[in-house]
Amino acid sequence: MSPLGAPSPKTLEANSSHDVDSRTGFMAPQIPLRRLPEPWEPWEVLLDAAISAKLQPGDAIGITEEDRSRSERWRTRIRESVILDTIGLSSSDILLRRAHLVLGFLMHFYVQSLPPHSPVLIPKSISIPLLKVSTILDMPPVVTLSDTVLYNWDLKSAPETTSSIDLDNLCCQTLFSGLKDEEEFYLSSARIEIRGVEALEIMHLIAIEIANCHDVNGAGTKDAVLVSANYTTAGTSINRVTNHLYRLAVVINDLKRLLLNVQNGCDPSIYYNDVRPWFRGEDSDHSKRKWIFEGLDGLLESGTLVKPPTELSGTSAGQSSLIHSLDIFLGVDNRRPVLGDAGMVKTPSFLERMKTYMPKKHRMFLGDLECRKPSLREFVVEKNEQSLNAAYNASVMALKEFRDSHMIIVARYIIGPAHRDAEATKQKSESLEGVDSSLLKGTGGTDMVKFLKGVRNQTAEAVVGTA
Ligand code: HEM
Repeated sequence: MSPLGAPSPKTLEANSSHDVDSRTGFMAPQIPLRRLPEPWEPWEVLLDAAISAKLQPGDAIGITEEDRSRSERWRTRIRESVILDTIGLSSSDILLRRAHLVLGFLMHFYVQSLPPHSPVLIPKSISIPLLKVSTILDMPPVVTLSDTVLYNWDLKSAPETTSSIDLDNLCCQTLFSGLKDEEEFYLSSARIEIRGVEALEIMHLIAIEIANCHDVNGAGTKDAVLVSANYTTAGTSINRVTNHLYRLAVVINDLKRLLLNVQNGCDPSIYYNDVRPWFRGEDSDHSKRKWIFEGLDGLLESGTLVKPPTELSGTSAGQSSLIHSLDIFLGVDNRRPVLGDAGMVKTPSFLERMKTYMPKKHRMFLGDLECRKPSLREFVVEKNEQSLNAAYNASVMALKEFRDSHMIIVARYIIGPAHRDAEATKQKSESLEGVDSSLLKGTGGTDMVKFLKGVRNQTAEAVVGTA
């Protein structure tokens, strides 16, 4: 701990207590387990069956009778499956992560392939083990970004070097649709997470400088020689922080480029019609159906679960610990709910809520990051040096531009196809207002246009005045 009782700069160092790796960041440090071992093989077999049957979302445009009966046959298999024991999973995070992924995918396949107005009754063979595994991991019983991205990566070919990961050599293990578009969608997040490792390193270096500078200035000595020496150290520290912040802006710009590259392999209408429907959570269900987990009462009565699951939003890159880290580190105040954020009526805000969908140790990382004193922003405001202010603003504006680009992507991948859908279903809408508002909800249940604009504006508000 520093003299002020703040967490040491080590908080930002890649370390195992936070499951943050110096090569892969928040992504699993090694290629995640590709298949559960024998006792749980029946789940893998059911997942293979869903993928190879090319199940369609129940409300897919142009779904045929044959599609419907194929998915009903698969759901019958799920209902008739035995409930497998999860005890052997609990001692290994590696097994638990794969189990969460497999059971989460099975549940989303089950729920989303149902006819649009059928009740959502999740059979015991999935609900009981999923609720148990999720409780151990302290994560919601739904597919999260950790399932689709962090613990779902693989390499196309043996790497030439083990020191870094070639972003073009990444591929995914498990997909709903089996389509390249879905894979590219997950990989755009994966590449951002890995490129973001440099951002984490820079944050760590800045944290060291701030801690040093603070210790030096806090010495409070009256000795003239030492005071001038202190000024020199503080001065060079400010220069180093300035340089690091410009480097951080370059990395954030790269994240933006990687985000926009999603367009190279993921077609917007395929994403909208064939990929996105699988992620929907309870709060983005068009028919507003409640998800009922069979066997839940028994788990509550036995004390295996203390309360019914409440977090059932669909997966969203709003769960990216990297982007949350950048916000926290730069001092973007995005905890205030914004218009369109479901958190306006229920606290906490959407972005706060998304933290509960992150792996527990990543949540702890963010918690520690938040406690840092002085924060970067406090340091910048206190020093009020022109060059430092400009460098800080460059990083903040790079993050704001990342969000501008993200909004362009959302317009192309959701708003555009939603319009085309509305036209196809003869709604004849000319404006966004003409589109069924449930179609313009994020998978996390937000009123996405207002919400994303709000977060983008909050980012821009973090800039400091020039000295
Ligand atoms: C085709 C690509 C993408 C689409 C269509 C998309 C869509 C959305 C939508 C609709 C939201 C609103 C929240 C919700 O889910 O309800 C959202 C939030 C968010 N997305 Fe994406 N997204 C895409 C790719 C990415 C990628 C690659 C990242 C990188 C990490 C990302 C980062 C975020 C973040 C951080 C939020 C929370 C809002 C914010 O902090 O600005 N998204 N996204």
